[in-house]
Amino acid sequence: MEKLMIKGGKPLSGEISVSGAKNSAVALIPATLLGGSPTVIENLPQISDVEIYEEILRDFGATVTRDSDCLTIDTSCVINTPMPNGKVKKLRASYYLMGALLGRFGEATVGLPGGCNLGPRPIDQHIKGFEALGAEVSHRNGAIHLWAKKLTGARIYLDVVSVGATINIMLAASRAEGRTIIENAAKEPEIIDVATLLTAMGARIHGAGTDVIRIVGNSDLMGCRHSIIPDRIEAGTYMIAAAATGGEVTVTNLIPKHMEPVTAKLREMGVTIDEGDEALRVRGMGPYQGIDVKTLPYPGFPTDLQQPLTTLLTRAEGTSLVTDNIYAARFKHVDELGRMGAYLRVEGRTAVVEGGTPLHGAQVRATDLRAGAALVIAGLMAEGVTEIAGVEHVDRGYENLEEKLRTLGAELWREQK
Ligand SMILES: CC(=O)N[C@H]1[C@@H](OP(=O)(O)OP(=O)(O)OC[C@H]2O[C@@H](n3ccc(=O)[nH]c3=O)[C@H](O)[C@@H]2O)O[C@H](CO)[C@@H](O)[C@@H]1O
Ligand SMILES: C=C(OP(=O)(O)O)C(=O)O
Repeated sequence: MEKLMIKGGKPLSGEISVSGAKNSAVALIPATLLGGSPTVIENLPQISDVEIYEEILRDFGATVTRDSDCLTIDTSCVINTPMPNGKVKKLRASYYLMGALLGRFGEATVGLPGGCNLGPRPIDQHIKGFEALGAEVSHRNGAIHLWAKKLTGARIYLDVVSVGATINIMLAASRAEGRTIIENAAKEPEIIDVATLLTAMGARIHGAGTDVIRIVGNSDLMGCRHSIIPDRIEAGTYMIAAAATGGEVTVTNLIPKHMEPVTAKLREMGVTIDEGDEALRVRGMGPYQGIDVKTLPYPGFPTDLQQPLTTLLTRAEGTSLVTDNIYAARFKHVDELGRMGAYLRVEGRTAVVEGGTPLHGAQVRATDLRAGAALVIAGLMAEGVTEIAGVEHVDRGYENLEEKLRTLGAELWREQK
């Protein structure tokens, strides 16, 4: 088994550049299925979720060529193959195949998605949207089958603010006849990124980034060239790591506006953050104050940084309360942090962190992607060596993690154990 080994206790220092956003990349790649000519996607992160998606598109018959961080995808010859099992179960974002194939072919058979195990992750709002556009939806042996004679624009109110449902409906609606209105839409930057691509392909989309999105479909979408926005979760992870190790790090190639919820909470703790055009310099001398944090849809504090932030709070003075309003069960990192000397417990959907406890190296397991990020930060803070199992979860979302952290002076390596 491969383990990530970290010899901690050193402040991080230097400059680190953020890669393209995972949650955009895994929507943009299936979106290319909607176009009749090649699409070029730039600033693509080299992470396992993206690699799996490249393979899935090849399995459909697409020509996919990678040149460094640039991917050219020609989907003109794809065949609509049912995908009830296999690779689609390895990642969450395989659900975007439903919207993309429904838009392109009027039919899709896609297995229920995988991704981080954060408790129940239903897709009822995606289905509600597809049905409103005219699709018939049935369950077949663990897969969802969608079929539509014709997709017609509709007004769809989402009962839950959902990133996945908003994007999936945008994908299908981009090829539907007439106008679709999504109300109570999610407002994440990745939604604007996908809307930008679909607009460049020929759909008309207004309001992405607000909670009402209007889409006028076009049955004749064409390929285009698109560069992915920076990964605000990767950026936030490195900002938190800088503060957690008492270091001084400039995180570059980010959009400071996207980082505001994170910057605000770090400043509230006592971390110094200076803003540049496309960079943030984080100086974390401490002492830090404990804070209360509640995760919310964007522009609230992101659930994907809840776990890394919890690690940092083990360093803060007093008690901190971390409430996850998106995923009530996203606390599998808590017991692992306990093994490293942290003093914290879960009450309902809140982690109660009693701060000021130094961490020490231990053998721990990453159960999901951001639990892994939380443990990497803990390993960087801890005295001694930390061994992290389950490192494949981390590889889903962080490009060149070790290399990037090494440039900041961290000591970490992989071992087969
Ligand atoms: C690939 C990707 O982009 N993943 C992100 C996406 O996941 P994902 O798209 O799965 O998350 P959603 O925004 O859909 O989920 C938000 C909340 O709505 C609920 N819900 C969602 C859909 C639905 O049909 N019914 C329903 O009840 C979910 O259980 C959750 O409690 O947004 C999450 C919330 O920011 C992030 O943590 C994930 O990193
Ligand atoms: C939960 C996450 O990813 P996914 O939705 O792909 O499982 C994440 O990126 O933190």
